[in-house]
Amino acid sequence: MAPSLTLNELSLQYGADKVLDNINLELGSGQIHLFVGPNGGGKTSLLKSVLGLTPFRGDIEIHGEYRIGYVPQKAQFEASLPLSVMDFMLLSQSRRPLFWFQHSKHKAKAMEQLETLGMAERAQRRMGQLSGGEQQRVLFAQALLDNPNLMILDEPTTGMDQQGIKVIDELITAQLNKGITMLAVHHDLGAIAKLPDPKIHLINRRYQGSLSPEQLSQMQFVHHSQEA
Ligand SMILES: Nc1ncnc2c1ncn2[C@@H]1O[C@H](COP(=O)(O)OP(=O)(O)OP(=O)(O)O)[C@@H](O)[C@H]1O
Repeated sequence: MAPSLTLNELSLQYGADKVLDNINLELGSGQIHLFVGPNGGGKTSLLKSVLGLTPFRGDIEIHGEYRIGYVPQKAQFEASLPLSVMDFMLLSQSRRPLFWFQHSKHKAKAMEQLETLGMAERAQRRMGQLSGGEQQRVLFAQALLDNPNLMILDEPTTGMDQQGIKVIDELITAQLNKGITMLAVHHDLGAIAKLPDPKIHLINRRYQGSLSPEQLSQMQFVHHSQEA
């Protein structure tokens, strides 16, 4: 069973700036939990707290065994960085040195995920030479490698073309159909409306309540896609 999470009095402050203020939330297993709200409202900070990437106060409990797959908001790879797409995929599969892992089994697994994301032909390209949308696809492929049961997605379709958005949205639905738990920041109302039973949590420093997709569509900060 995929993990559930409990946020207990989660607070986070950068200097004097209180970004998250006493958030209490139960996040059920096998569901997609979407965090929505205005820019600067603390959505990314909440995801980073769950990932242990930023210090916070309060407790975050993850119940059950979990394997996390994380797709960050945006990646930046220098064009000159001598790191190929395949290197990047293999690197994130293990903490051991890269050269130990030029093993065909690992490569085949990495290639399979790249294929799922339509990136197999780009495997030998440098990460920094890919477009932003292509980098997002590779990051998503990498997040799927260890068969995660908790995925954390921070605006996974940012900078993508329509085809890329479709691929990612279909993968998100496929993962949910497998029963995994997802936490996501996602702005596209059209995509959200198609998700199976999305739990939508409004965050603006404080927890402001849950919304239905219809209620969300009334909010000022929402991006309406053509399909919405
Ligand atoms: N490392 C940091 N140091 C200082 N301030 C930060 C840091 N990270 C974020 N902030 C500030 O914290 C606030 C919340 O940022 P956060 O990225 O969590 O918001 P968000 O809801 O994800 O915003 P957006 O919708 O624009 O992505 C912002 O005012 C931001 O400037």
